[in-house]
Formats: sequence, structure tokens, C-alpha cells
Amino acid sequence: MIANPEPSTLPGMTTVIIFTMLKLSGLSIRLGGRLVVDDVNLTVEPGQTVGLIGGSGSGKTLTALGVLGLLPGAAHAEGHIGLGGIELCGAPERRLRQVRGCRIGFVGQDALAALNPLATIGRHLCIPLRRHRGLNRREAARAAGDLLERVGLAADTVRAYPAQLSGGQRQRAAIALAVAGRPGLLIADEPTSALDPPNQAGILDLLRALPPAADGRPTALLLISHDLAVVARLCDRIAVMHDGCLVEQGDTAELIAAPSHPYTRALVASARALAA
Ligand SMILES: Nc1ncnc2c1ncn2[C@@H]1O[C@H](COP(=O)(O)OP(=O)(O)OP(=O)(O)O)[C@@H](O)[C@H]1O
Repeated sequence: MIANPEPSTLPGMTTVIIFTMLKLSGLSIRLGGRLVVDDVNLTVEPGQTVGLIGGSGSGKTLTALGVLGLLPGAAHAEGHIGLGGIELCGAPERRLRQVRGCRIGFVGQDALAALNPLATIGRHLCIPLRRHRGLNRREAARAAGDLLERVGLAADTVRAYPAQLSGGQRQRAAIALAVAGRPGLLIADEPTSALDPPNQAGILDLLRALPPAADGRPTALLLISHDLAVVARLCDRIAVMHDGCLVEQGDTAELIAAPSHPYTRALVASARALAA
């Protein structure tokens, strides 16, 4: 099932098909009859970092859960969710399972909730390393240590249980888990909001230098946040959600220099006041 191919001809070369990493077209989500995400159009190109920003309840998390096919039971999504040319909206669970962890990684706010308290970090990591990268047990154990070092943890963290790590270390382990399958896209939903400022800065630095995707290209990032300063620090583009609608999007510097929607103007003004 192919969605949204974008043919492109390079001078003197044959026609190639370039797919956007993620393309949401007319995505709407209803929850118990209430429209909570309203006709969202958003693209993330390979390797791009896009910030999805908005106030509490504006629909950011449900948009992300819609992409992952993890909406609450009462919710229903309509429209198109194209991932590298594959349509995910309404896709069968079997296909979504192939995509999660392998094509799309996810990290949330609460690493403790994401990790099994009774399993070591190494055991967590071995699942995607074996399932999505086809490594055997020994290779996966070695790759887990390498991956932990890549996210700023000691390789012997493989033997630690989640409760034995600090909040910042746990979030690093959760990011390692999210990218273990070398996805092309990582969705990070408020990944720093439960951390103190030094750990927040460390996680943002890590998100800026993620391990590459399976095809060797930089991993694209969809960063969900209510904090304009966080998003501005990391993202090439910003999309602003308000009351379920995507009200404005654009290049980060341009959007901050000249916000057009009243909600974005208020966001920029309050970020400036905080920074002053
Ligand atoms: N499981 C649920 N059951 C009922 N309503 C929900 C559920 N999840 C979200 N909602 C509602 O859907 C709307 C959008 O919620 P969503 O979590 O996507 O907002 P958000 O922008 O991510 O907010 P926050 O920044 O506070 O996480 C809100 O009105 C919220 O109350």
C-alpha cells in the first residue's frame, strides 16, 4: 500500500521516487464523538527535526499515538498517515507492529513507566536488537553495550535494573531502547519535562546526536513539547497546535521572528519574557 509518492527527476539521471519520512494529510482524531485532532497536515523529511508544540490538551500526544497506531480504544483516526510511502492510517495491527520500534521509535516523558522494573536494561535492549536487527544473543549483548555508550551510559549498565538508575540515566536508556532498531524516525513526547535542568540539557544534546538510522541517514525527530525554548534549540521546523488544529508551521528561525497566529505570538512573547 503506497501513499504520497513524490517523484523527482535529477538532471541527467533516471527518475527516482523520494518519499517523505512522515506525511500526515488531513489527519483527524475523534474521541467519543469529540474532534480532538482536526485536519492536521504535517511532514517530516528524512533526517529532519520537527518540533510539535502547543498547550496542554491541544492534541499533540494523540497525534503521535495516531501515527504509532496506539490510540485509546474510544478514539478513531481518519485521513492519511504516510510513513516512507506506507499508509498507516487504518493499517492492520500486524503491519503496525512491524513499524513500531523498527521504522519508528518512541520515547515518552516517563522512562520508569516505559521500562519493565524486573528486567535489566540489557534484557530490554536485546529484544529490538534481535527482533529488528536480526542479531544473535552474543551479538545483541555486545550491541547493547555499544548502544549504551553511544547514549552516554557505561556499557555495564546492561546489568542494571531501571530502579537502580537516576531519572536522567533512565531516560538515556529509554532513548537507547527507542533507537535500538535503527528507526528512520524517533517520536519524542516531552522527553525532558520530568528532568532537572542539567539532565534536560544532556537529553537534548543526545537527541541532537542520535545514532543513524538503518539506511545510514540521520534519524528524523518529531519532538513534542509545550516548551518553545526546548523546541527552538533542537528543531529545523516548528509546527504549532492549538485546540486540536495545526495553526502554523515553518522554519524555526522564521516562525519565531514573525509568528502569524495569535497563539504562536503569545508563545513567542512568553518565551522572550522568560529569557529576559
Ligand atoms: N484517553 C483519553 N480519554 C479521553 N480523553 C482523552 C484521552 N487522551 C486525551 N484525551 C483528550 O484529548 C485532548 C487532546 O489530548 P492530548 O493528550 O493529545 O493533548 P496534549 O497536547 O498532548 O496535552 P499535554 O501537553 O497536556 O500532554 C484533550 O482534551 C484530552 O483531555
